[in-house]
Amino acid sequence: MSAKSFKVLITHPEVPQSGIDLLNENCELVRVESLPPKRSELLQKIRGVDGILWGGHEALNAEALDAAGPQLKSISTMSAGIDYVDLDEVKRRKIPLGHTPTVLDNAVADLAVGLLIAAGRRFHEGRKKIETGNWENYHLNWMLGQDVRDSVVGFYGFGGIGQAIAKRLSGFDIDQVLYTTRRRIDRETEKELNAKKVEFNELLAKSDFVVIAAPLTAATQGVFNATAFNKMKNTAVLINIARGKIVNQNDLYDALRSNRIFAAGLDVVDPEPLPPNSKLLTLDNIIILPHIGSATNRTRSDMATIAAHNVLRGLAGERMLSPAY
Ligand SMILES: O=C(O)C(=O)CO
Repeated sequence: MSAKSFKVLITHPEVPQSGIDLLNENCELVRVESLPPKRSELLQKIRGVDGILWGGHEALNAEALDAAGPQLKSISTMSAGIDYVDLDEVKRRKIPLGHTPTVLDNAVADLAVGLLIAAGRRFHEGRKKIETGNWENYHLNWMLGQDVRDSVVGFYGFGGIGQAIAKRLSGFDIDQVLYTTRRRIDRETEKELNAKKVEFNELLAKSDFVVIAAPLTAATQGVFNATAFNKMKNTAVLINIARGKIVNQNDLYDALRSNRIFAAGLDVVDPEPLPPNSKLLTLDNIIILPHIGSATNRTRSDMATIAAHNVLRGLAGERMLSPAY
C-alpha cells in the first residue's frame, strides 16, 4: 500500500503510541490535542481526512461524518462496544468501520471476577464498617456473604468476555453456567464451560450470580428492571461490565435498598461519570467502579494496535482485522 498520501485523524491525545507509530509509518497524522477532547476541535480537524482512529466514546454521528466529507474511507474505534456510533449513518455512507473486541476480553473478565467476589463478599460495606467504627466481629454471623463455590452463574450475553469470565470461574468450583444469547455457542465450548443456554426467565430464577456481558442495543436497553429483579433470588448478586443503560438504575436502587437482591457490582453506569450525589452511592450493598474494565497498559496498547491496523486496512481497501459490520 502506498498510503503516505492518506491523512488520518487521531481523535484523542492519549491514544497509545503503539497505534500512533503504526499509522505514522504510512500516513500524515492530524491530532486532536485538547483534553478532554473538544468537539469543536474534532469537527475542525476532521475535515478532509481519509481515515480516523476514534479514540474515545464521543458521538460518532452524522455531524462528524458530514464534517469529514465524502473522501472518508476508513474508521476504527478503540473500543469493543460501539453504542456511541450511529451505525446506520456509517453504513449509509459505506465507510468501513472497525472496533477492538477480543483483545480486551481478559482484562474485562479479570475485573468482572473481582467485582463478583467483592460484591458477593461485601468488600465495600466492610470498608465502611471500619471507617465508621462499626467493626462488630463479636457477632458470629457478621458480614456473611455469598459463596462462589457450587453457585450457578448466569450470563446475559455470552460472547468473548462472558466466556472468558466463565473460564476463570471454573477455577472457583462453580456448579453450572447458564447463558442467554441470540446465537447458541458451539457444543464443545458449552461442554468445556459446563454452560447451558436457557430462556431469560430461567436464567434470572436459577442464577446466584447474574453477569451482564451483552452489547447495548435497542433490544437490551433497560432489560434489567423491576420485573427482572423480582424474578431473581433474594441472595442473587448482579454484575454489570457491559453498559449502564442495560440496567434500569432506579429499579436497581429499589431492589438493593429493599434487599430484593443481595448486592450488585458495576463497572458501568448511566450516566458516566456518575454524579457524586447519585443515590446509588448511598447504598452499602453495591460496589461501583468508574468503567475501568479495559484499563490496563497492555490492553489499551493492544487496542490501539488493532485500531491502527483496522484503519490502515480500510484505507488499502482490505478487510479490517475486526470489522464492526
Ligand atoms: O471497549 C469497550 O467497549 C469498553 O467498554 C471497555 O471497558
